[in-house]
Amino acid sequence: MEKIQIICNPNAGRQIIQKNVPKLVELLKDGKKSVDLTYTKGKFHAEDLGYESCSKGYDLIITVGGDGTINEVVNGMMKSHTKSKLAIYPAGSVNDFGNYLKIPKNIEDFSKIIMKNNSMKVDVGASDQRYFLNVAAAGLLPEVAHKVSSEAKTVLGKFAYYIEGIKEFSKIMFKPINIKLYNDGCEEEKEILFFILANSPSVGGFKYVAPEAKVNDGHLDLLIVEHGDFKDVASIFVKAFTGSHAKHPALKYLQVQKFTIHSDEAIDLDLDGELAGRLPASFRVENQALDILIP
Ligand SMILES: Nc1ncnc2c1ncn2[C@@H]1O[C@H](COP(=O)(O)OP(=O)(O)OP(=O)(O)O)[C@@H](O)[C@H]1O
Repeated sequence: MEKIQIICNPNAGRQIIQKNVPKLVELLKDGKKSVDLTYTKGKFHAEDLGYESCSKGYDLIITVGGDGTINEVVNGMMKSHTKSKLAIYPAGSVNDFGNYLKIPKNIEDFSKIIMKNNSMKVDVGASDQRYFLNVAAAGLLPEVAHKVSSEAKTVLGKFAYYIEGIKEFSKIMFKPINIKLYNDGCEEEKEILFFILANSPSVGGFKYVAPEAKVNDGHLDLLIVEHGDFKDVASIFVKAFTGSHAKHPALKYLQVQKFTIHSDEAIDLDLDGELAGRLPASFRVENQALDILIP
């Protein structure tokens, strides 16, 4: 009998997709599967559930939520020695990894993915303290994202990022961060606006932020936006809609396995859209460390 644990964040996104979950349980119970459903109660609960589910020998863990819920479950799974497979049912305000994998929101179509049990091994990013599945970032962009109230995000979905972003931009735009970068044995000191370290191409609702990124290549794609003027940043944003920004002169684009960043200022670190401490931080990639169901 295959054992499935569904970990559902009832508060993620607009709380609409979650209404499908009892039906998902029914669709999956076919006599050969046992399905348990647990709703998360608050911060880090999904992480504990992810850890426990692996320890208890569940074959598959399905997350229902956004990138924050996935991040917690992945942290729990990575910290456990026994590995279950992961499936993502996107129900958050931003679902970058689920969108990248083209996971359907229709419940019947999603249940077919579980029945077929097709999987691929994907890389997982690691910082000093925590794992991330999709992105680590610090600087201007994450600061904007964290200033968006969760009420605004519930009503407006990902557009809230951009609306709130415009307001915040005028206040904090172009405040550069002095950083020291260590990559591949080289040390460099520079002023940047922000960096993004991406596993998949899709970040913050933009499909092609890291157009060269592959989730199973043993590398993370590092984008550093250097301190430039408004024209530069605006043109990077516009080009990012289509993925044609990678060669912009104000942008440094590298593929890395390890990367360390220091700053003298207290700069917040964002992992998969959640606040996760402050710089300095070191990052590495764990190659194909997680088995994930795909369409
Ligand atoms: N029952 C709960 N009530 C409130 N928050 C919860 C609950 N369960 C989990 N959380 C927290 O919700 C946060 C956001 O989750 P997630 O990113 O999956 O959804 P989202 O709606 O896309 O997020 P955000 O509110 O950041 O836009 C996570 O940090 C998680 O710890």
